[in-house]
Amino acid sequence: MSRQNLRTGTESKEDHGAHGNWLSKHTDSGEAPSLKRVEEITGKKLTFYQCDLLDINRVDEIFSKHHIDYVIHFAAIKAVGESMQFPLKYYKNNVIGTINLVEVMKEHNVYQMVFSSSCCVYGDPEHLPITEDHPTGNVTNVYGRTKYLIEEMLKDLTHAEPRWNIISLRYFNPVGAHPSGRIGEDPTKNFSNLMPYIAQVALGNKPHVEVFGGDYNTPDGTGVRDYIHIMDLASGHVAALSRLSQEHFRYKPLNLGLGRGLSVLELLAHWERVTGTRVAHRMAARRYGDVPTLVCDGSRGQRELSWTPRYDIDDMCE
Ligand SMILES: CC(=O)N[C@H]1[C@@H](OP(=O)(O)OP(=O)(O)OC[C@H]2O[C@@H](n3ccc(=O)[nH]c3=O)[C@H](O)[C@@H]2O)O[C@H](CO)[C@H](O)[C@@H]1O
Repeated sequence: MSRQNLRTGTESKEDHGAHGNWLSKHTDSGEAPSLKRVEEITGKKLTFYQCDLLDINRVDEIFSKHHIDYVIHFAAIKAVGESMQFPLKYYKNNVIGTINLVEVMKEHNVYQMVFSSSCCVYGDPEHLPITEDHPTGNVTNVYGRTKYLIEEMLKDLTHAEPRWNIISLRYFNPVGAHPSGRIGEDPTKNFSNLMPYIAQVALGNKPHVEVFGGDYNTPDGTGVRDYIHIMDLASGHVAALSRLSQEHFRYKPLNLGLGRGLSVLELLAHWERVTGTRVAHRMAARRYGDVPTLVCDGSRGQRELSWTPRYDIDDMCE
């Protein structure tokens, strides 16, 4: 079957297909610089379109010019702290961008999509580990609310128009890099997430890691997260595309995580052991919008996608 996939966003993923069309959304984290690197590393030819999803005419132009069967929609801005300061920026970019994309898809009879959702749609969880049936919407930050709103919108859409076939992948905490070290978050850029921040400290670009909260109800008092290697995340997307081509779900949310919780201090300890670099840290106040623990039950995602994560925390640090 010959098909082209349209992928939106700036997050780089390993290319497992023959050819891919990429639609890049400019975000604060920069342009979409990794595609050339993806081409070099995978040896696959990628056709790359740069496009702002808020520019609906440009999105339409891309769909008019090219035959597209599937969309992987990565485009979003994702800094929790920033989202609390600049909510409109987040609603506009994430929610309106998605509305534009979906409208154009519909006009061009493209009804299959993998959407990058997030574990933050669960808010502060009522039970652990979190299954896909856990209530959503009790979100604690604006970024999370945009993901929740998009999920609700997509769900409504699939109810109204059964032709749609959408898998929402609820990522837990993606970290790590391609084994070459050439695809992944660039620690020299100013990211606010924990792992790239640790890398900046290890590189000597920042003096220490601030541990946001030491008084949570967790074994060592620091926030616990379910970290997943970006290579596993990438293969999860390929598996999701493959499932969309086999079955009509209408709307299916699936967790992508390992189901293993790690605290901030535990992650620091792993990092130091694996990399042999010392990372100074200081305890600091809780970050507004954070929750104590997010750990998934990943069994449904693994079963439904016939997908098995292969990388552990040591690989992620390495
Ligand atoms: C609850 C929530 O919205 N989670 C989303 C958020 O994850 P997180 O906010 O969980 O990711 P993160 O890497 O910013 O934080 C992980 C853990 O490290 C802590 N921390 C972080 C940075 C730092 O300098 N010091 C520190 O202690 C933080 O309090 C948390 O307990 O963003 C991710 C995007 O990459 C995912 O979309 C997650 O779904």
